[in-house]
Amino acid sequence: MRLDPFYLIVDDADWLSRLLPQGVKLVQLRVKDRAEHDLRAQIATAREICARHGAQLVVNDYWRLAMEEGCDFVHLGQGDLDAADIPALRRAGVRIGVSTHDEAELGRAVSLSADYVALGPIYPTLLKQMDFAPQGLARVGAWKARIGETPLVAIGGLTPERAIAALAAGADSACVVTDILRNAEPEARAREWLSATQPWREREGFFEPDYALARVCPSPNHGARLRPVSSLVLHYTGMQTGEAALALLCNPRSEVSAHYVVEEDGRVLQLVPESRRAWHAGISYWAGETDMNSASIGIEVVHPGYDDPRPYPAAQIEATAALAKDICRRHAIPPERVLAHSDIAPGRKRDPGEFFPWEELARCGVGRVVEQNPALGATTVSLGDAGAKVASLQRDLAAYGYRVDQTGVYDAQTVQAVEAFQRHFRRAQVDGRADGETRVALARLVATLGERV
Ligand SMILES: Cc1ncc(COP(=O)(O)OP(=O)(O)O)c(N)n1
Ligand SMILES: Cc1ncsc1CCOP(=O)(O)O
Repeated sequence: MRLDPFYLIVDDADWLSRLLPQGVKLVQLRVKDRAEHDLRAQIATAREICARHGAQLVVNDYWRLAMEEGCDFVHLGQGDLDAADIPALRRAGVRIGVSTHDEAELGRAVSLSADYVALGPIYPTLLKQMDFAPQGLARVGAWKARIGETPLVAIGGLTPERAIAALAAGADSACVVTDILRNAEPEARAREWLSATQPWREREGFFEPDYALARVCPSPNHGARLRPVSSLVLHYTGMQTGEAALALLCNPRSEVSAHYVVEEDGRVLQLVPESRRAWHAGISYWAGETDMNSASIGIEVVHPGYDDPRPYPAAQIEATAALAKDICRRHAIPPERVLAHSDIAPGRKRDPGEFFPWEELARCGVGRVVEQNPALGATTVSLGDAGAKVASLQRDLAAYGYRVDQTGVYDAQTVQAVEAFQRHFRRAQVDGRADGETRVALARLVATLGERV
């Protein structure tokens, strides 16, 4: 059985004549504290409106009334399960969705052969006091791995942005109350939900992941690749949350994307097939190539960015290294072509930042680092200087791949290239001034070109 990826809960059947015309196809009637005749009327009304709009109705709690009113799907919490006559529901062909919050409840739902399993609250919810802490997205994937083909519903604190993240984490349907019913414009918000969940409805843009550990979260933002893959480019997302970054990268209006997103907890999502050109590099250059989108694979590492240079979590770096290693192996990308976004767009981009732990990737055989020696060479060349040292610096920068015109004068372009180089390879001081340590580090790297780690 497949569920629609957008699952709306309403607290009164009156909502249905407003929200079903927007295109909602899966709805739960969750009415609390009413007299039986009122409940029966609510269920009958909901059933009639849903039938008219071709929507699936699920009745919460009142399994007996639901059966009597000819409904075919109920939702039961763990307490409801104690009282419900499951064999009678099964005999009547009524499907059963079950709430779960922990392993024991999941075990119970599985042993009942629930028709779907709901996990919540994924995020903090305002709807009701919960005895369980937010479950988080990693648990969504763990639950899905446990229940296999049985549909998984994620619920609690969801918004369209978070719904994308929950579906990308492994949920089959994202369920919501507050974000729609308490919205100033519920109809418009329901349409936003429909549009955010559309790829999961039609499986539009889905593909086989190129990396076995990635889960697909398709972005429409890609085009034809015009060059063979020769580089790997690392970015940070520069946004407060992974959910916000994912929503942006999957939004056709943003016209940005990347092949992969690595979440803070180490989950890997693939947005664009590697055979396609993702839109991550922007105006950029490396070693004579100006179409870096065509010539590279892009990984976005979830991180708030330069203004909040907190350490990248270990699980995230471990996952990034494993992904990068797999990509480099499959595309024969040499270590010197594992690049920072800042390398290919100096002056314009600073990601993934001098706080990115390149040495941990290098320990896994990904990319290059160069030994640091602060005692080396006293002479610093900087903006405005000219002469042999500047010419040699510019030659080395260009030989390594940076865009630097051979002017012999330490100009603004040279400052930006040196700054980019330092950001990646000499992180202790990123100032665009080529001190001895910077120049020796660069020369050492140039000497390694073509070597394999
Ligand atoms: C899809 C979905 N998931 C969870 C719930 C919560 O059900 P329950 O635990 O029975 O709590 P109440 O909704 O009755 O407060 C749900 N209704 N739907
Ligand atoms: C009923 C329920 N069960 C787990 S979370 C939740 C509330 C979800 O609602 P909201 O979308 O308002 O957070």
